[in-house]
Amino acid sequence: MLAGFLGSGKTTLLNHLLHRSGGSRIGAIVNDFGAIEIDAMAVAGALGDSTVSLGNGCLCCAVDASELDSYLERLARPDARIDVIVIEASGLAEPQELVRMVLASEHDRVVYGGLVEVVDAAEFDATREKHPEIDRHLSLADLVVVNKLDRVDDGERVLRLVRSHAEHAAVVPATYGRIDPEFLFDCRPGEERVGQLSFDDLHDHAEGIEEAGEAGPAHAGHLHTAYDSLSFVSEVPLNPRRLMEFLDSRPEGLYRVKGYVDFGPHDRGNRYAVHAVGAFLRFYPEPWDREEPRLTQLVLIGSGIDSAALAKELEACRDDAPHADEHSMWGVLRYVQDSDGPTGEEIPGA
Ligand SMILES: Nc1nc2c(ncn2[C@@H]2O[C@H](COP(=O)(O)OP(=O)(O)OP(=O)(O)O)[C@@H](O)[C@H]2O)c(=O)[nH]1
Repeated sequence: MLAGFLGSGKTTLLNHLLHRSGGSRIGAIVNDFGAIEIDAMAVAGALGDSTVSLGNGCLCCAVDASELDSYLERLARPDARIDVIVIEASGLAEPQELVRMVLASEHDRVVYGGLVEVVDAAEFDATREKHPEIDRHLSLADLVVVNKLDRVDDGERVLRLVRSHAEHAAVVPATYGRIDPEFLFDCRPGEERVGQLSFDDLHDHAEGIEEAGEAGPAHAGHLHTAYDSLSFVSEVPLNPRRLMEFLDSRPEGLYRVKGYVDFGPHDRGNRYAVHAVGAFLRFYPEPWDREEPRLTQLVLIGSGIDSAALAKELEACRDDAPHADEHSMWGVLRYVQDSDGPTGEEIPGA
């Protein structure tokens, strides 16, 4: 189980594992919070038919575990020749619920392999402040990957802090999720840990039901209940200047933006993957596939956001002018990173 807060680097790590898995065959189940399956799109290219996408909503609140179980069963069939299945949870999922679902699997070829939590070292303090329950997620983990160490000066402090909350786990430092895949295969939880987890899980679950009362679902205390997501799709290209104005002035609660942008005549050869995580913003130009429909597809996730107003602002970025104006891409290109590492900038004041 691969978990971690919004934008911490789960998909990046999964892609790294898929490319560096050596002789092991890895299957992936990707759970997106938003209605457009951006994460699955980012992974699917690498995997083909051993990727499964469970979109739109947190897997931890699936009414019954049978959908997950049927995918697990499919990927675990001997003819799929898969050794390890990685389930990438949405950035707002409750890991203990997911683990419970895997433990409940009725297929004897499915054995729970452990919980990997990815931490964004640059956002760690701010995320803990907003969501103290993150500490509990760390205490459940079998392996914690402290990612994005290139973005902090005090990596040692963050590592120490993580270690103090993740007493059962191996804690590994990383940039761009580049960990030795062997860690993944070595982080199996002991019997005792699994037992302990099941107990905690039942306890939490009971609490959730009480809080929600009869009318509500049993996930009242879950992280994702405080978040909204907005999906935006446009066949009309976006104007790069207007999009940059939108991103430069994005509200503080809008923590995560991800997806692909079509800038039309401003760059006909590439689509632009875009990622915002807190104040972090990057664009990644990728050549369009010839067959691919030219679409902009974005998912915005935040707490206390006015989705209707944001949708309107994005609508206003649409631009069907046939020609690009000079230097129109400059604002975007400031946030393009070179192939080896980050060169983009933080948005001042964001
Ligand atoms: N500087 C830096 N950026 C990173 C690192 N790892 C990932 N990123 C970037 O962080 C952004 C988010 O990474 P993802 O892998 O999509 O994060 P995620 O956890 O899958 O995101 P959600 O599924 O939305 O929760 C992307 O722009 C990544 O390129 C890192 O070590 N350093």
